[in-house]
Amino acid sequence: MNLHREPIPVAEAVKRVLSLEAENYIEKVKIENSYDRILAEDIVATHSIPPFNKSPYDGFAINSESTNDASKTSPVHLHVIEEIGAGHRASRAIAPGEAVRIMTGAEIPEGADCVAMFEICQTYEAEDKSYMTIKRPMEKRQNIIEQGSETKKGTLLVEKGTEINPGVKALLATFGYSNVQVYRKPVVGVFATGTELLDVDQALEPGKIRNSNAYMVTAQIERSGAEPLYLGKLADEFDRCYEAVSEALNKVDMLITTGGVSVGDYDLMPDVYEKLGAEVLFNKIAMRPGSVTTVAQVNGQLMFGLSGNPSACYVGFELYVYPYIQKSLNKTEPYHSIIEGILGTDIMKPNPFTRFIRGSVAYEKGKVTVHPAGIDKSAVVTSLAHTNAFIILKGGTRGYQKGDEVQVLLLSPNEGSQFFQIDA
Ligand SMILES: Nc1nc2c(c(=O)[nH]1)N[C@H]1C(S)=C(S)[C@@H](COP(=O)(O)OP(=O)(O)OC[C@H]3O[C@@H](n4cnc5c(N)ncnc54)[C@H](O)[C@@H]3O)O[C@H]1N2
Ligand code: MOO
Repeated sequence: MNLHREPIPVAEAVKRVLSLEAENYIEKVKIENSYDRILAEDIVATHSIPPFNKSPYDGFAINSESTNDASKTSPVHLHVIEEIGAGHRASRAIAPGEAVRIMTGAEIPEGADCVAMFEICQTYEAEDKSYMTIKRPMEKRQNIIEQGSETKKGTLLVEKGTEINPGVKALLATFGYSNVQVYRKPVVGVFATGTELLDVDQALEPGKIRNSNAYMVTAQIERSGAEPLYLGKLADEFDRCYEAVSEALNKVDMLITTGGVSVGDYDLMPDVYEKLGAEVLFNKIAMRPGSVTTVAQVNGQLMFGLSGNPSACYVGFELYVYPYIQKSLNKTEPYHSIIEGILGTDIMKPNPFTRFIRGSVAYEKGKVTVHPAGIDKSAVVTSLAHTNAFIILKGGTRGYQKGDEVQVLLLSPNEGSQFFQIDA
């Protein structure tokens, strides 16, 4: 085995991964099942909103001209000819001297050009007829939501490549998209390698540990919008690993293995790639943790060899697998967002390579503040439960102090419970 590996910069590694084509298949899903899927078609207004002039209030639809002379001392009296709720239409146009009792959302009757809210009107009955009075003039178009004022038929509202959030779903419903075209979720296979691995329901044995990476990575795959396919554990036996990996490639769009990518005697993945005839895009990155993350491709299909160390595995996934999944989904923005934040704790160790510290980001006293989520070591699992961001410390730096400005990679904005606290 060649022990020397030349580290490449993180940006170069990401570029190499994303330079590979990712196939995007399209499927139709029912609107009910469309949440968080990625649109494979543009959403265009199939009609104007609102489709008709409508009332924003409960009140009286009237013609403003009939109120021209209204005043406190001389209110105008109008004959209320009918009542319409939302979903109903007036039976005829209103004539001068007439009003229609109208509810929020109902169509403005012909002949009316404004709505007087109930609060400014009085009503009375006389000779079996209903009347309303108003003590002030109304303006033309006052309190009317005009047809097409929100959007016009044919307007492009949401572009393909956008994630379907609750608001997009509301638009699908508004415009009658009972089915919508989305990109198929890529299937991402996962093997956890290592003879030391026990299943979650097995009792601990000397020298062994439970397999946490498989559960963590399948959740990361789901969070990224893809479909995980857990294929099981593989002991460190070359023939078995080679067979399992080559079979799995027929079942998945891309394959993740965890463990066995370093230079140890039982690190078998480099030999597996070689026997498969795969091209190794890189096997060493100038970063911590996850420096041994290896990516190889065979016939355009990607194999991500993530580290066995849980923190390194986690970071390797988010930096290299996540954007490739987004690319496979044709998402317009494949990367995690990176923002500026304030370091909440001293981190004094030197950084020979770029360091991605598992962090917890929160809004503190009006500032985006980040703290390490736990022990900053590649082999650590406990900090990951509190991780919602990575603190990026640049390579070639000697240490950072509390209050320093740092880059923060956001993993999932929803996870920062304090992040969206509202002072109101
Ligand atoms: N001589 C060298 N040794 C090591 C180097 C090096 O450059 N030279 N790199 C170190 C770095 S950095 C890392 S990171 C690890 C990476 O090792 P591997 O990715 O090959 O992973 P393994 O050796 O298989 O396992 C590492 C560690 O993680 C535990 N593990 C493995 N799988 C799981 C799992 N599914 N769930 C939980 N924990 C898992 C495993 O038991 C090991 O303790 O190599 C360093 N060594
Ligand atoms: O891959 Mo190792 O985590 O760089 O420490």
